[in-house]
Amino acid sequence: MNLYSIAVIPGDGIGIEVVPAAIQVLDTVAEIHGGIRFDWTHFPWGCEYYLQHGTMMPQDGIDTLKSFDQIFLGAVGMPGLVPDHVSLSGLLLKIRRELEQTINVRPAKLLHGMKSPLAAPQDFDILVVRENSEGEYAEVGGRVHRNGEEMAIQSAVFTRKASERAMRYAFTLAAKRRGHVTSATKSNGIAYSMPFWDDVFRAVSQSYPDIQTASNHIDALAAFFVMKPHLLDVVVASNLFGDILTDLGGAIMGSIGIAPAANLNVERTYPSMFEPVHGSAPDIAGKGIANPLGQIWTSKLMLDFLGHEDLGEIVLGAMEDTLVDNVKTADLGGTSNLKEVTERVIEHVKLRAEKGVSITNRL
Ligand SMILES: NC(=O)c1ccc[n+]([C@@H]2O[C@H](COP(=O)([O-])OP(=O)(O)OC[C@H]3O[C@@H](n4cnc5c(N)ncnc54)[C@H](O)[C@@H]3O)[C@@H](O)[C@H]2O)c1
Ligand SMILES: O=C(O)C[C@@H](O)C(=O)O
Ligand SMILES: [K+]
Ligand SMILES: [Mn+2]
Repeated sequence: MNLYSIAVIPGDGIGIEVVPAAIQVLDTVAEIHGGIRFDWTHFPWGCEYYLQHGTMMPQDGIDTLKSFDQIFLGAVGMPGLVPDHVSLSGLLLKIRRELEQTINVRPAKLLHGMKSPLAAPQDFDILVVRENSEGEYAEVGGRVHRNGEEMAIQSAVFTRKASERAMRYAFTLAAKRRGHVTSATKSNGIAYSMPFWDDVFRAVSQSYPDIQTASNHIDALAAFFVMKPHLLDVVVASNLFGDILTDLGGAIMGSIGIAPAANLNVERTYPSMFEPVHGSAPDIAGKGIANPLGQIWTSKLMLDFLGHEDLGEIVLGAMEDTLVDNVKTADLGGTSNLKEVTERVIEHVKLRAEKGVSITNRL
């Protein structure tokens, strides 16, 4: 029996609703497999915790997380009660930084049963590799003259090490896919960091002669995502550009409520963190109507990272079966709630497992 100890941080808003749904799916998968088991340890960290304790997580929170195999997170943020920069930097971004989750991989593809809002979508399958440790999110800057003509400075940081790491990861993924990497740049407007990013991209691409490359300015690339996403394979982007492109990726799939993400510590020195692209969605929180598919697809990315790609395929397949059944939440134009969607996914996981894909006793 392979036991995976997972730290669970449901967080805030719909995170508290979608995380248990995905855990049910993972427990079902583990039971069917027979040779693996998940040991879930819940941490009530987030904005409620902040309101009680003045911090988003305890002082030794990061050390606590280090002892787990992986981290499964929902979403963070209660913008009405805690400023977003406080909540995100005290939990989500802190974990990404301190556990060196330097790469954020976010797929966007047209699933069976989904209706893209694009007028004439062709089948697309994009993988965005978002640099996750620096760039525009670097904690460099400050606010001065707070009592007068206040001003703020925020510097972006681009190191060769981190840029190269994200790019190499993108090329490695492309080699296993359709062999194409697109770099998101903005060297026509940003004078130093983006020309540097382009230089690093050119240099890295030399080591991958079989991979085709393109470099697009982020504004044009955003339009590309809408007009011809089927031509994109792997996209590598800085922290902020990758953030924006992946909500767009969710949108062209049909809803940001289905988009998954993996914050990877690629060296596996510390746990990685799996969480959907979407946030805590305060506008629909507490109603039981949030789409659980983003969190469920995220659980597939965790299965993949644990080396259970076959199980991950079953989960994604069961999601598609559910969509084909038209069991959908309101963000997808459906009338089903979170519970109904989750139950249908679980039924399909069981059906797919029965239908022959022999997945028991693989270990
Ligand atoms: N990784 C994270 O934890 C993360 C990511 C993004 C935003 N946030 C935080 O979440 C809060 C809200 O941010 P926001 O409104 O910009 O983004 P959001 O992703 O929470 O919501 C944007 C819109 O998408 C909808 N939506 C999102 N997920 C959905 C789902 N699973 N099912 C159905 N509809 C869904 C919401 O109802 C809302 O209308 C803020 O505090 C923000 O900082 C956290
Ligand atoms: O990284 C961020 O800015 C937080 C959130 O928007 C995300 O995409 O995870
Ligand atoms: K999230
Ligand atoms: Mn985002």
